[in-house]
Order: sequence, then C-alpha cells, then structure tokens
Amino acid sequence: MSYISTRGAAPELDFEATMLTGLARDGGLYVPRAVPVMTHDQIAALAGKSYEDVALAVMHPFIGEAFSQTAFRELIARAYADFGHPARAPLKQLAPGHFLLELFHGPTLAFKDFAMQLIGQMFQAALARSGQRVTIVGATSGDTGSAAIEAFRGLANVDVFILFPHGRVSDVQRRQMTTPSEANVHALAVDGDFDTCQALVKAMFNDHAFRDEVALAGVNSINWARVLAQVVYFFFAGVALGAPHRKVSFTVPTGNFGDIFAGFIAREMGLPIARLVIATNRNDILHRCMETATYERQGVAPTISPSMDIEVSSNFERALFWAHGQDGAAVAALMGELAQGGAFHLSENAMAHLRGVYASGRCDEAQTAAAIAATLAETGELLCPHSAVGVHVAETHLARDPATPMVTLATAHPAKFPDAVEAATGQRPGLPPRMADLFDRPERMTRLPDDLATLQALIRERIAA
Ligand SMILES: Cc1ncc(COP(=O)(O)O)c(C=O)c1O
Ligand SMILES: N[C@@H](CCOP(=O)(O)O)C(=O)O
Repeated sequence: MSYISTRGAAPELDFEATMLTGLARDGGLYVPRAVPVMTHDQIAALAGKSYEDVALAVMHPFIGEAFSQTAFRELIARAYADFGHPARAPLKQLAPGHFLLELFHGPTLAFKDFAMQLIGQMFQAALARSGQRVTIVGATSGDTGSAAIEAFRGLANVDVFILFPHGRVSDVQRRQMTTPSEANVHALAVDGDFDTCQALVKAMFNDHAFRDEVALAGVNSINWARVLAQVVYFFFAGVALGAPHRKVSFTVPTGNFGDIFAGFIAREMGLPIARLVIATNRNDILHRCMETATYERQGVAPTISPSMDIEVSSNFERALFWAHGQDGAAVAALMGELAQGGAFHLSENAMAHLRGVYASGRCDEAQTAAAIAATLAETGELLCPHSAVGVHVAETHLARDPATPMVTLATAHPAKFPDAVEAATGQRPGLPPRMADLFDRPERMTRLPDDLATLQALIRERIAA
C-alpha cells in the first residue's frame, strides 16, 4: 500500500513512513494511491463482530507490511481496553430512523480517542523498532490536544507540543491539556484562533530544515493514520443498521473535515452510504461552499461548540483531491488561491462530485441550545453542543429523506462543555469519577504570540533540556 500527496509533488511513502511524516513535503496531505475495496460478503461478515474485530478487518488492508495481523490485533486490543463502554461506540435510537453513535467513551471523552489511542500504540511500536525519537506538534480547538497528550504523556522517545487558542477552549478541555505533569508534555496557549494554531503547525512542517532538525511528527488529521482509525466506526454503525443490505446516511458535526472524510473513505471501500451530511455551526464556510461553490474566509466567531470554530478546514483538501480526479496540480492551485486571497471557486464538475457524496446544513447558537434541550426532553440523551449541531442538521435532512436510516455522530461528552449544556437544560453534566479532581490539579502552560520563530525557538530549547 503506498501513499501520495494531494498536491502531487512529494515522495510516495509506505504506511509507516506516512504515519511518522505528517504533512507531505509539498504542503499536501497523504492519501492512499488506491483505496482497498471490501466485497459485499466481507462487509456482511462484520455484522455482530466486536469493535476490535471490525477495526482489524477495515484497517489492516491499509497497513501493508508495517504490522502483521497478529501484531496489529494486539495494538488494537490495547488501544480500546480502557474505553468506558463495552461496545466502545454504542448506537442509540433517538427517533424513528434516527440513531446516535456515541463516540465519547474514551479516556478524554471525545471521538479523537478512537484514533489517538491507536496511533499512540503504533508510534510506540514503530519508534521502538527504529530507535528514533520524534517531536510531535499538534494544533487543537480542544479535543485533539487532550487526546494526544493522553496518548503520548510520559513516553521516553517523544515530546508533544500542543498549540491551543488562548481563551477559546472550554475550561475542562484546557485543564485536560495543562494538568498532566509529565515533562514531555508542553501545552502552548497561542494568541489567535484554531486556524492560527493550525497555520503555525503547517508552517513548521513546511520549514524543511526545522522539521528534519527536530524530527517533527504530527497527530492532527494531517496524519493519514488518524483518518484511517476513524473509518472503522462508520462500518461498525453501518452494519449494525443493516449494511451492506441497505443504505445508511451519516451526519457529522464538522470543522477540520477529518471525521466526515473518514466516512467518505468507508464509502469508497464499499460501505453503502447514501449521504454524508456536513453539519456546521455558525462558522459555516463548508456549508456556504456546498451552496455557492465558493470557499471564502470571513473570520471565525466563537461559539458554544468551540471545537468546530474552524475556517481553514484542513481535510477539505483531501475531498477536493477526489473532486478533481486526483489532480494534485489542480488542488495545489486552489490551496494557493486560498493562501493568497482567502477564497477559491470550484468548477461545476467538482461541485457535481461533492454534491453526489455530501449534503450540508448549518446550526446557529439558538438552534444548538434548542437541540440540546429538545433531545433531553424527548429521549433522555444529554448532548454536547457539537453533537447537538449534528442532531439539528440531521433532522432537517431526515425530513427530506425519511426512508434512509440516519446516524448522527456524537463527538464529545456533554461534561466537556458543562456551561453550555447547563444553560440549555438546567442540568450540569458531571465528569466521570476518574476525572473528578480535574479542577484541583495544578495547571502548567506557556503563553505564546502568533510567531513562528518564537515557537521554533521554544521547541528547540525544550527538547534540548
Ligand atoms: C467535539 C468535536 N466535534 C466535532 C469536531 C469536528 O471534527 P472534524 O474536525 O474532524 O471535522 C471536532 C474537532 O475536530 C470536535 O472536537
Ligand atoms: N476539533 C479539533 C481540531 C483539530 O482537528 P484534527 O482532527 O485535525 O486534529 C480539535 O478538537 O482539536
């Protein structure tokens, strides 16, 4: 299995090198040269299997020689052993034809744990083999950072630097990142928004001398392994609802487009997905693009679903690669226009491809709060604001296509956003007992300006210490 860049001008790599490399050296994102397809019978055989068994069947064809079936099975078992629900990703019915896939039973209470716990295992195994040490950098709007820190804290051959937007993550999210005491964890509060943090991370990768000097690695959805691990739960939920014998749709609360792009890969592999519905909060650049064919930056507004306050949606580049017939030069040109002028326009052909796969919707702040309250009243399920954005948009889509079962991804636990949930319902969700003292633990973080040179100097200094 080999991997190529969405911009067409970086070396082709195998799975392990792709995982350890992060951003491609031409600034693009790695994707498989060819997506392995599962037959109808292979998909049907997943019904009733454990999450771990589905994970092995879905992911191993992408892994190549990196891990044998036996070794990979062990990594998967270790990755999900500490999840707080025996099903790992339980599926609950909210209404006729509408299901909720709870992805928040991992150690940091968000869907990121599904990929990050496994990547932690894969990095450890790969680095132990090679004797390498790496410097992991990540940008977060709250959840990737805590999941990455949880997966890599205390590891001998790894330093992990997480950039989060100062004052724009919830108190629980911030404390999950700033209270781990291990010396290899570096929480950096950056003056700016998530896009500022992600731009700094990509700038470090695009500085080839620096990336080689510190052996940079990435655990954002820049990293193909992140997307791959997220493909699994689309299969797990799909077969539970009758795939491959019937079609299923998914609504995905979306920001950086990694999660919904994992759904696209599941569809390419043969899972019969009728529609992938992009659910945005009021930062609706993706929804506007689907409506108007123009992707145009207008500035990010803080919302009660802060993890989705994103305007430069990194993995949309992967979607564009498919929408342009895998023409890396065309994608590179669009990304150049976005960097120069803050916008690009898509052709009719590209839009026809995107609209054939994805639908979209937007949910404002009042609608988000109303969805949290209504879902609690009607079903007893307490949603986080991101999941509520998904439920609101899914309901609109279901009204148009009631015959296809819809799965909405519940991407975080409500206790990560207690203020918004309490304001909407009067109920304050509590953290699980293992995190009960989160607000008593001392915090440790470094405040940084939006300045690449300052950041690089800090990283050099910390890894030399
Ligand atoms: C809770 C939550 N929901 C939804 C999203 C959006 O997911 P993606 O960035 O993969 O589109 C994020 C951030 O990634 C998140 O943390
Ligand atoms: N919402 C994310 C943003 C980063 O997304 P990623 O999937 O590219 O890591 C977060 O919580 O950090």
